[in-house]
Amino acid sequence: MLLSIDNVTKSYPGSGAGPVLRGVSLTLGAGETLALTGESGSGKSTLLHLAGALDRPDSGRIALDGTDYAGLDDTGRAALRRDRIALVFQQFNLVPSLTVAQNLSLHARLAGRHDPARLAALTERLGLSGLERRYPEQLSGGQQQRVAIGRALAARPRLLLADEPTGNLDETTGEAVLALMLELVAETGTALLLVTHSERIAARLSRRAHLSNGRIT
Ligand SMILES: Nc1ncnc2c1ncn2[C@@H]1O[C@H](COP(=O)(O)OP(=O)(O)OP(=O)(O)O)[C@@H](O)[C@H]1O
Repeated sequence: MLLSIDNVTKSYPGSGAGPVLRGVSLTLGAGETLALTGESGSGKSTLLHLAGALDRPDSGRIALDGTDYAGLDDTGRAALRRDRIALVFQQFNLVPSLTVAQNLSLHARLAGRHDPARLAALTERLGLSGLERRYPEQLSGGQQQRVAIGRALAARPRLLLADEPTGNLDETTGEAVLALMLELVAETGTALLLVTHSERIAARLSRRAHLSNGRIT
């Protein structure tokens, strides 16, 4: 099992509300794609952040490739994120002062896995050839998100976490970006955990889980 989430609980102290997650268990195998749905506020982003080692659960266990997050200090967690996990958000989160080519290679360089030939092939597949010297602000939303996906996958992560990755795109553009992302994760054997409000998008992935009242239903 690649990602293993076991009986995880999470509350936000001081929020006045009860726990957001009340014993969530979920597993994801290598190369599997799973859509996480649920009403607004049901805890989807919270669970994604925990899976990405961006936040810690109150209780329960999360492990990636057998590495228990609880056993990692901040440096260990940063290394895990750098080496094995990639994130794509609704906001494209590109570095505005870097060109498309520099954005694309950024995470692979940080992970020590920059491969110019592979990046050139990925750039072509993403339909970004000829745009390498542009800056993010000179791209359409769909192009920016394709850069974010390329940047994520160029680093060869084991797990891609995507939070409403097509949420800022019109339907046609979003559909094209999603199709490309699914093709690329299938080719590279990357596991995908994708948060979405859309039934239509969820149906495109191999598995789905629904969050309700702090539990997977
Ligand atoms: N940093 C935080 N501090 C306090 N409460 C928070 C924090 N982050 C999230 N919450 C609360 O936790 C609950 C779950 O939020 P979360 O963002 O995980 O939901 P979601 O299912 O992703 O929602 P949406 O679909 O609207 O993005 C919400 O009630 C939210 O207000």
